[in-house]
Amino acid sequence: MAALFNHISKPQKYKIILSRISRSRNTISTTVNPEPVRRPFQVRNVVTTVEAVAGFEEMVSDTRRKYYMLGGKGGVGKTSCAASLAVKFATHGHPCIVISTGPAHSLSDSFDQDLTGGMLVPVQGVESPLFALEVNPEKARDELRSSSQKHGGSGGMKNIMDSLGLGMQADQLGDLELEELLDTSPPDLDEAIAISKVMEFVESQEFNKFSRIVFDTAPTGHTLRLLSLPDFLDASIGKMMKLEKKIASATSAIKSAFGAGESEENSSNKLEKLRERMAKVRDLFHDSETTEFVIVTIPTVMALREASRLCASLRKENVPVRKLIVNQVLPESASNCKFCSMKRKDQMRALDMIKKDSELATLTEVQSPLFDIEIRGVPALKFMGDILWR
Ligand SMILES: Nc1ncnc2c1ncn2[C@@H]1O[C@H](COP(=O)(O)OP(=O)(O)OP(=O)(O)O)[C@@H](O)[C@H]1O
Repeated sequence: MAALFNHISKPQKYKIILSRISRSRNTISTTVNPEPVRRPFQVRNVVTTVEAVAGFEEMVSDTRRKYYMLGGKGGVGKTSCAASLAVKFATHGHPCIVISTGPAHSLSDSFDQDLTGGMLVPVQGVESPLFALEVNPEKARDELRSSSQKHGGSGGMKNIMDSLGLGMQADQLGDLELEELLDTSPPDLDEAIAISKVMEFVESQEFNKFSRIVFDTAPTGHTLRLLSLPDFLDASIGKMMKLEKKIASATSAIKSAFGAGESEENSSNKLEKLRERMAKVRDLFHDSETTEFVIVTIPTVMALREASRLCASLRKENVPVRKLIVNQVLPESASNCKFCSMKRKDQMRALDMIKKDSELATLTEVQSPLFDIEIRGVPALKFMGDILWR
């Protein structure tokens, strides 16, 4: 893309946005937590090009369902970018779900509404349906623990297996094997829960109407685990099928002695079905027709290096990645603020890295300015989205 600052000296290409978006026009009707009184959303001195760079028209044009995953280093603005994209999709007529899959969520803070609870919650202040979901691994973990204690160590694990569609195997396999299987990668439980949610969206009729699903993913490491999880689960299911076969033949021998029990074939079919579902999720993550991973970064050497590593890992995993958002870029300032000009020079040096980096240079670079106000609430997200997603 033609970088924002390549064009900064052409005044006719810019608009200086001195905008005041009044709350009366962009009402937020739900604020659950009491909070300090805020002045109306206001943005001053934001310089931006009018050129379309993110390819939003293409992103919005297809009526088939699309998945967008936004990820990168902690704190660079993933949630703000994901939330602003979801708002923009919704305002362009796409019923949309924005899902946070990280261990710590900031969707509620970003939308300035209570979206917690681990369920789909409607976002207020957007014309078309926009729902948010903060996948709640903490809660699931607590449920697992208390249920596990109640059931002498087995019930909670069964619940989790149920949520993954594996519950029917729990009785046959026994607790030990199930615990062992999931214990092979304990932190992946969070991602497993997120995956089970993806499966719900992929398969359920109920969610058919949602044509855009935006993931606000966890910082880099977690995200990569999420993407490789279908493979891990697929391998686990493979192990389970072997175990299941062994156990089923033993139990069916016992059960047939008593004249009861599910046939081995039927049970294996269920596992095979589950394996197919996992393959579906894996294919989805890798399908460039339906899914795109968007890397978010800021113009610092450290963040860009991490973005480059993330890009390399995604490519290695064959996950489609085409765009790089460089967030919080300082606009050229007309003032003689020394700090601002030094900081901007530093950012420009970091941005030079992109062209020289073999991974990042292949991506479409989209810049988002550093706003002089915190991006919080639907009006602010709409504003950011109109600048970023063009
Ligand atoms: N372009 C921007 N201009 C001004 N403030 C911004 C910009 N982008 C993000 N912010 C602010 O930076 C803070 C962090 O943003 P955000 O929560 O989106 O980051 P994140 O990468 O999702 O963080 P985490 O890794 O903790 O989830 C928020 O206060 C947000 O309002």
